Amino acid sequence: MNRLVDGKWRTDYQLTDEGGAFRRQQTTFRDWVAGSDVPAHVDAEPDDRFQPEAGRYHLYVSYACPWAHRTLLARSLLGLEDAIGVSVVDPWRGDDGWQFTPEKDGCTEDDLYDSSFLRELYVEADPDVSCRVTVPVLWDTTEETIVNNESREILRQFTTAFADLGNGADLAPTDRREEIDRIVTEIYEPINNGVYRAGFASEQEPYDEAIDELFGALDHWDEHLGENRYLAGDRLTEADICLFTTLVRFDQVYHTHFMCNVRHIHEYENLWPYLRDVYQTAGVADTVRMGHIKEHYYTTHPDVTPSGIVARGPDLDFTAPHGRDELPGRPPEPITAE
Ligand SMILES: N[C@@H](CCC(=O)N[C@@H](CS)C(=O)NCC(=O)O)C(=O)O
Repeated sequence: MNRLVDGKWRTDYQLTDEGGAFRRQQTTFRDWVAGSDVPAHVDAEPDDRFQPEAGRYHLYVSYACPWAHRTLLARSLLGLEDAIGVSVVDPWRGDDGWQFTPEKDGCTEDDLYDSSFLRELYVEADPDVSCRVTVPVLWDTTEETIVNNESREILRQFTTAFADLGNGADLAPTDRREEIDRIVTEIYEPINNGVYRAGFASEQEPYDEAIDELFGALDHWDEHLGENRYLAGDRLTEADICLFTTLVRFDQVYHTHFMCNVRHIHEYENLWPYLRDVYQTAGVADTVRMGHIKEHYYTTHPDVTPSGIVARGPDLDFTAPHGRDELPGRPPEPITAE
């Protein structure tokens, strides 16, 4: 695998540890925009250098990536499209890491620097940086640096520091923040990261462990969603965003490519209608590019799918009626007021 070491590109990094378990790297840029509500588990303070101003920040994403998808969803649900620009990388990631290929459908150039590879921005931000080059990236055009490249933290900055620049939707109500933080943490290891732990395991044992935890957690939340329209309280929140981006990729990618094949999401009594419910929330569907998602996973991990063949199915209708309006809860307000 590849990464930057002291600002230089290297391609010999080991993805799993000696026991065959996938190890995810800590992200490197962890600043917080002024006015952000930093969650209790994060050791950081909002930084006055970074003021929340419309037109100042830029988001680098891949439509394929579930972590980047969190930030795209928040930007869309909060109506921040005019305030925060977006550049989209090629869904295929080769030896040079994420690249810009604007000629490809749904991709853009690097709107700020016209670079060829995302890693150029990392080196621009810190010429000696040692880290993986990941999406999402929140870039500040004033300081010309990366503010943060950890999706959960960018998400919270959007829902708190940037909330006034958008449509006023509240995706992290103050009285629910503790619960939201607890749920986001709770679903991370077994579900969001769990599919990767299953897919990238190179030994049977860590794979089995990941699968047990993953389907145990899915069963648990399926039950919860039988009584509740959303994960935390009666509103769609950050917690739903974090679950949604894994669920929407599950049947078409994780089930086959990552061998998460105990059940499909569309076989679950509540997770499947819930997935359709969130998908049908105004502002969500446009952020889901299944073509990019499938191309990325099946063609980018030769250790997992060596042929690079993109599996065809299953054919799912995310727009079919979900019947969840009866449950306590409402979609975010200003957006659905049309
Ligand atoms: N903890 C990070 C993870 C981001 C991440 O791993 N993104 C993947 C794409 S799904 C990536 O860019 N991988 C490139 C690499 O690791 O070299 C976050 O949540 O933002």
